[in-house]
Amino acid sequence: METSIIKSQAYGKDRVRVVRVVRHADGWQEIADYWVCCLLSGEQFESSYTKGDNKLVVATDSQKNTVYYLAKTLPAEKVMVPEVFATEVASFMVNKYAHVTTCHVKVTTKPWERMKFDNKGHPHSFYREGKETRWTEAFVTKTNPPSADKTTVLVNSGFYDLEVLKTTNSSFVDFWRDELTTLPDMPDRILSTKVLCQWKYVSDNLAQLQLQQFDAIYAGVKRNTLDVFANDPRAWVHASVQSALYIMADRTLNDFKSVDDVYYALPNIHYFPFDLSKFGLKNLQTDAEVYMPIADPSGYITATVSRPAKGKL
Ligand SMILES: O=c1[nH]c(=O)c2[nH]c(=O)[nH]c2[nH]1
Repeated sequence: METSIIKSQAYGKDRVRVVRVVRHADGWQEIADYWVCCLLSGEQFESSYTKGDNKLVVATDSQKNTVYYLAKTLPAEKVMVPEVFATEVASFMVNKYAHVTTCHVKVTTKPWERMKFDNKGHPHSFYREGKETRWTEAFVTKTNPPSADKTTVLVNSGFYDLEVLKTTNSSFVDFWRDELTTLPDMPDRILSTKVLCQWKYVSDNLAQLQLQQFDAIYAGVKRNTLDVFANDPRAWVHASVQSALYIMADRTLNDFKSVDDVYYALPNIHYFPFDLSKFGLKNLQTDAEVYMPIADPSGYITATVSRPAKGKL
């Protein structure tokens, strides 16, 4: 007879592939292309793990069906923004099933960019650029006692695999030196990273949370990331990845009051000048033109940045 206890549980369907097309009367069309993960949890599911009792188990197959059902029946604007769709699916589950306490829905998308010809967007043709992936996850939790408009909603949003590189205006000098240090001061270097960024919204009111301009905030965080990377002299010319990370996050916290905190993970993908002195060629420091990219290891710089007093919606 088993005596162990369940410390946490969540079950559902992962990687549900769903595409929704919106067709406007004038021929203009939109597309959303998602991978959805939907996970249910609640105390009453414990017996399905510990006693083999399936009576309350909403089949993962039914959860998958619900994702397609909601993609069709919700108003288009509630499907096309990943954060809104995630919160809709999660709150639908929590409201429909009394024994579901929390629903965690993750939506991942590789955005389709609209094709442009002569600076005009094509009505129904799209392309994909780069490897960048946008994702969001919503946790909707019942309040006690349950009430339709009073739920706790936590939304994390972010993107990863945004690859960037600059060929100058990056340095790393004046760092700690001891007997284990071999790295020389680097007054100028190639800098490359694959940005992972995520940020958080918290609210106890779903309708209010859904009013956020999620697409504009996503675009704004990306713009801040690229702008600081390319242009902010404090971040790069005189300091480090750490300093750039902080300036990027600070800009986003200033621009978007509903964002609670910002996390970055920035690998420092090294490109070292190749020593060609054996061939009588100068290729180090200010002569560097030919580099050897190093696949592994990379630096890995992370931080979560927030306001001194936590901002709420
Ligand atoms: O921006 C950097 N931060 C570091 O902490 C570090 N360490 C290192 O070897 N190179 C770099 N670059």
